[in-house]
Amino acid sequence: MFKWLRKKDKKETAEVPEEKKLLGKFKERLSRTREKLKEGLGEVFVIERNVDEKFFEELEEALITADINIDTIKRLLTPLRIRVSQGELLKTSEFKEALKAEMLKILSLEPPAFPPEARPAAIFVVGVNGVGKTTSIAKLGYRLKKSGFSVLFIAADTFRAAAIEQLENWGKRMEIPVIKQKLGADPASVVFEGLKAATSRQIDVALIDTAGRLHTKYNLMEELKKMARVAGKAVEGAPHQNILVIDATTGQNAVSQVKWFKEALPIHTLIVTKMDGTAKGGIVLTLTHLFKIPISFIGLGEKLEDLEPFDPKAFVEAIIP
Ligand SMILES: Nc1nc2c(ncn2[C@@H]2O[C@H](COP(=O)(O)OP(=O)(O)OP(=O)(O)O)[C@@H](O)[C@H]2O)c(=O)[nH]1
Repeated sequence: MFKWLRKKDKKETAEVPEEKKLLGKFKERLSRTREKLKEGLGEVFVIERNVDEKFFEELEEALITADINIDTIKRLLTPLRIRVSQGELLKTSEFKEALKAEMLKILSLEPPAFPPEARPAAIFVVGVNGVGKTTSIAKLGYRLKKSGFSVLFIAADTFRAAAIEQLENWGKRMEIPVIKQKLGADPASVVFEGLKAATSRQIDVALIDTAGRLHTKYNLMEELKKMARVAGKAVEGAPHQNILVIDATTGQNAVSQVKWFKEALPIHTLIVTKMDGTAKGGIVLTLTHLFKIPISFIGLGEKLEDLEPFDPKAFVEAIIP
């Protein structure tokens, strides 16, 4: 399970919701994905029936509507087909539990500990524009502060004035210092200056906001590589964690986004946002299956408290009707 670290001298906080509360929130916020699956799966699962070829066809269709891609569906259903052909799982209720178990196998990748142990821990947050990067940084900052860590934001998206401003506003609201330079400044220089400041101020965690778009994709990727190199000159081993933010409502384009960013940086973990507003929650299965990159957090709403550690079991229970 996900390892959420706390500051050593800080007593248990109410940060990580207990299992039951988390399941409740997952069920409430992931209801659109569940409803979508229910439209298709309800027919398949509600009435006890024989698990036959027609059943598999209906099941496949229902899974596609939740944005699970064909390869992932094959991965899910092949072992189940084999068991059915051996005379197992002939009751739909048994089959449903076995399907959940297969989903869990795909999703149960261990995310890296958060925050990483280095001090200052330098965390790159990357992703295309509008996916919820800045909001996610704010939410992470909020969680970190509540758990007793000191935090610094680094506004390295110097391409857009609004991005710097947005981060500054969040910083003001949460009393988190923000390191920025003027619009159009070299992002690598902002990173360097930011990490130097984090070191001298003995900050625990520096969250680095990066650009989601430049003139070309090539420029963007080269820029990210340069920022990572420069980060390593400012703080040993930096960046210590690269988080790619994906918007769940994007659908299958998310697959291309992971491919692009993986070319620039090793992606250690994902945050999948806007899971509350979409029926496409199945994208988390697709991404973990295709890339074997663990998901640390999912966005379940616009409020600061709405970024939750990704709990595969609660997720599966919440989406399967
Ligand atoms: N419902 C919902 N909305 C979210 C979530 N995460 C982010 N948003 C909203 O998505 C919108 C875009 O978020 P930003 O944080 O501005 O996106 P960004 O990737 O930083 O965009 P740029 O800074 O413009 O590149 C905002 O209106 C957020 O409130 C989420 O988990 N659920």
